[in-house]
Amino acid sequence: MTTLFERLKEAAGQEWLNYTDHVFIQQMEAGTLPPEVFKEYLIQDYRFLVQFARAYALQAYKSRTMADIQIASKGLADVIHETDLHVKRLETGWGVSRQQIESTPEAWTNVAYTRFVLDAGSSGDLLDLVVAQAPCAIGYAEIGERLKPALEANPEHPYAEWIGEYSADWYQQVKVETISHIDALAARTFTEERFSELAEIFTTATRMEAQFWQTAFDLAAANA
Ligand SMILES: Cc1ncc(CO)c(N)n1
Repeated sequence: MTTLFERLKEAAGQEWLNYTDHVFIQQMEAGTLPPEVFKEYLIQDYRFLVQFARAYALQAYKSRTMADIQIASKGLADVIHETDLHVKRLETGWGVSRQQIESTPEAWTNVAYTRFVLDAGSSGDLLDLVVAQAPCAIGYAEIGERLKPALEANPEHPYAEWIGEYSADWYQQVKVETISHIDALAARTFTEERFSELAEIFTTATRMEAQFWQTAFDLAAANA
C-alpha cells in the first residue's frame, strides 16, 4: 500500500530532489565541501534543533494518547542527542563553545523554516505538525543512506562522522517510525480533502530544507 508519505513526496516532485541532492550534499559526498561551510551549517543547525525540539514538545501537547506522547518524547530525546553531537564537533573542530553558538544570530531562513513548522502545528492538528516535520527526519535518513557507500569506500572520509550519524541504524529507524506515525495519524483524521493542504505544508518545509543548505554557503561567503 502507498504510504501517505510517498504521496506527499511525489507531490513535492523536484523540490524533494532540490533538497536531498543539493550541491551541499554532492560536495559532502565527494569530500570537497569547504569546512567553513560545514561550520556555518552546524551552528545554524544547532539553532534549528532548539526549535525542532520545541516542535516535538508541541507534538506531545497536541497528542491525545500516551502512545503519541511517547513518540513525541522519543523524537525530543533524539534531537537533544543530535545537538550534543553538534556541540562536540564544533568544540573539537573549531573551538566554538555552546555559548558562542547560542549567541550567533539565527539566519532568517532558519527562522522562517522553524517558525513555519511550529505554526503548522499550532494552527493545525497533530497530523499537520508531523507532516511539517517529516521532510527533516525522513530527508536526512535518505541522505545518510545515499552517502553511506562514500563512507564505506573511505573510512577516513572528512565527513565520516556526519554520514555515520545519519546512516546509522538508529537514524534509519527514525525514518521508518515517522512514516508509520504519519499513517497511523492519517488512519484517524485524514480525508482526501485534506491532501492538498498537507502537500503544501510538506512541500514548503522541503523547499526550506533545500534553502538551509544554501544558507550555509551564503553565511560562509559573507564571513570570508
Ligand atoms: C535543517 C535540518 N533538517 C533536518 C535535520 C535532521 O534532524 C537537521 N538536523 N537539520
